[in-house]
Amino acid sequence: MPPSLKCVTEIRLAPRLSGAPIADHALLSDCHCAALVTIDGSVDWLCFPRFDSPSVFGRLLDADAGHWSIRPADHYTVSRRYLDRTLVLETTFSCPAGTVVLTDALAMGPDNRGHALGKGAPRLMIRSVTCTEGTVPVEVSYAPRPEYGLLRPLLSTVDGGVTARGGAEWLVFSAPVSMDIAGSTATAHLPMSAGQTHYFALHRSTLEEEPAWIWSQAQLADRLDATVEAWESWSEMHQHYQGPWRELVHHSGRVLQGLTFQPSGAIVAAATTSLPEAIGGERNWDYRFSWVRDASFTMEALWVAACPDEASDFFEFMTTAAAGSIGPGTPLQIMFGVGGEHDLSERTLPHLAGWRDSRPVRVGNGAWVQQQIDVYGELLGAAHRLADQITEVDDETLAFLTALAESAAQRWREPDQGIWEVRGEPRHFLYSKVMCWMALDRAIKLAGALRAGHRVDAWRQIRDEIWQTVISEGWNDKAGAFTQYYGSSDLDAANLMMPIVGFLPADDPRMLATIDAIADRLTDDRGLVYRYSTEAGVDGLAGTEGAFLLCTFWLAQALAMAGQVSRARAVFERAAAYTNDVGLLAEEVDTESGELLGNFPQALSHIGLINAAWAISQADSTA
Ligand SMILES: OC[C@H]1O[C@H](O[C@H]2O[C@H](CO)[C@@H](O)[C@H](O)[C@H]2O)[C@H](O)[C@@H](O)[C@@H]1O
Repeated sequence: MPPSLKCVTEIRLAPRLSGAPIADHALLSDCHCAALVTIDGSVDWLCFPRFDSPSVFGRLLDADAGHWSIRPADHYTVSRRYLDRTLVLETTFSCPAGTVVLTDALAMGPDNRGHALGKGAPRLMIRSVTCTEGTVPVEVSYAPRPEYGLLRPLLSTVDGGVTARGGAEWLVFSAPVSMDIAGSTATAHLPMSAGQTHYFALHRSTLEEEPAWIWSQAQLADRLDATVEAWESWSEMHQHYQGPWRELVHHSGRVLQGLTFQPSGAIVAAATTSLPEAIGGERNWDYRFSWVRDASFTMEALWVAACPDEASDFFEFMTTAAAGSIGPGTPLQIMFGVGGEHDLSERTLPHLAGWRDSRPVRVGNGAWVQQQIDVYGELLGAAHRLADQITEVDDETLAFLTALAESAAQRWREPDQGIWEVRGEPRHFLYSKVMCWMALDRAIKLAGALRAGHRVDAWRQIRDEIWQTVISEGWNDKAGAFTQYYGSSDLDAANLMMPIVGFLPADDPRMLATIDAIADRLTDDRGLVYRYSTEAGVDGLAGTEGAFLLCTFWLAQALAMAGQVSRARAVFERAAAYTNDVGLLAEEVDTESGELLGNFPQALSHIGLINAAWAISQADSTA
């Protein structure tokens, strides 16, 4: 059966573990920050008020780093889904004596530009619990632990809830029943019977902001309804894809929107930090930043859906974030904070045990100082794809886009860390050269809009020189394929992008040989694709990792473009089968166990899913 959103799945629960399987989590987003809720009703990850803020609930990374759970005190089975066309989560607990339904959302803010998902969010998480049948005793446990679990705040009861003070945070918890406080944890036990609904909420402010407050039950009901409507209306406006796996594609679009930081137009790579690429290993990174590459791919994946405002916001963000830092001798920084910050220095948090003891837990990302010359191609690729939708192109943006092309022209011969951000020595990675080719190819196509007609001849000459060099230096007879870097005989799944960006036709014999080599020799026993072989040691890191979902979707896309549609479908379905019960993908899949691995949900995986489905729908329609 083809994979689709498996929305409602019956699960009989084992006892609660810390480090719950990654697939057990569901995403909430208000397009400013994100939360993860486990299948047994616990908020185990919440970073307020931005994606990259320190967590208030961090049980994902350590049993004592904070949580907020609402679940039956009785034995239960559970099923869950997102409400249709939203990122509002509904979890249904079925107990011997009755049923309760939990509805969770990060509240959307009012919008002053007529947008469905606004630029302001009230920094409010809402949870409603309704008994729909019989009688069910419900337990609530609220254990805020700000600053990644470092603080145990002072809790006090107030009329209508509990306040928490500690460090810079001011947290107000609205509750319809009185809470018992023991240390820094508040609990309640509420017997519920059919027809009853209770709303709980967490509101956050800091000392310099307007204080957070207790919300009434009616206010919370209204806010929850408004949030559902905001998502429905965004989906209505943006989701027009009608091809195969429609539900999964639309849902992936919402996940990408949920990873967008509305105030600036930045897009984060994932909602989490330090979910490992191998259990117990050191490959644990903070993804709550806006990579030029990942964000450009996201804009492209959403191009059918993108609104003029969103495309313009994104390019304005990139132009502003990079302002003054691109030009002769100043390479474009490869990633930024969601507010445009440059310094993303990496550090470890030694007080956290890590997900299933995968240490270190890192915040910040050392890749911010790396040289990665692919970024010019990805940004200009997105600009070209979205050219019709970028309405507010000011002179600064035009100059910025032109500077990208000039940088690619000047720097394409330099070695770099490549798309995979290797921490080993810089090399002449093929993918980076192909992206420099793409930068110039797209700049030539955009030359009129860029008012750069006088540069076309020079750009064309360099573009063609890059093409010739990649063809001669990048092919390896021993491997019978294009390989990872000049002179290497190792495969790299990033070379599947060569046909995708139009560098070579997918049915060119060299490309077909590369696609087959990757499908045969760079896959695990399940047929999922690794990004490269870690045995070669090129990435400078210890240990191995799982198969990479984006790369598996690239294989499906390249096969579809080569006209091998039934193979493409099989590969697509193999990868899409790893969506969890609410349609979410992490970065990787554990080769041994088949568990999701790595940060979650990961934009690149959902981008791959959308693009591969699209390519297969195109191949179907031309067959
Ligand atoms: O493999 C080591 C590198 O792993 C991370 O990079 C990966 O995630 C990025 C964000 O999605 C993506 O752009 C990149 O292609 C991936 O390889 C990590 O961010 C790096 O610091 C690390 O060196």
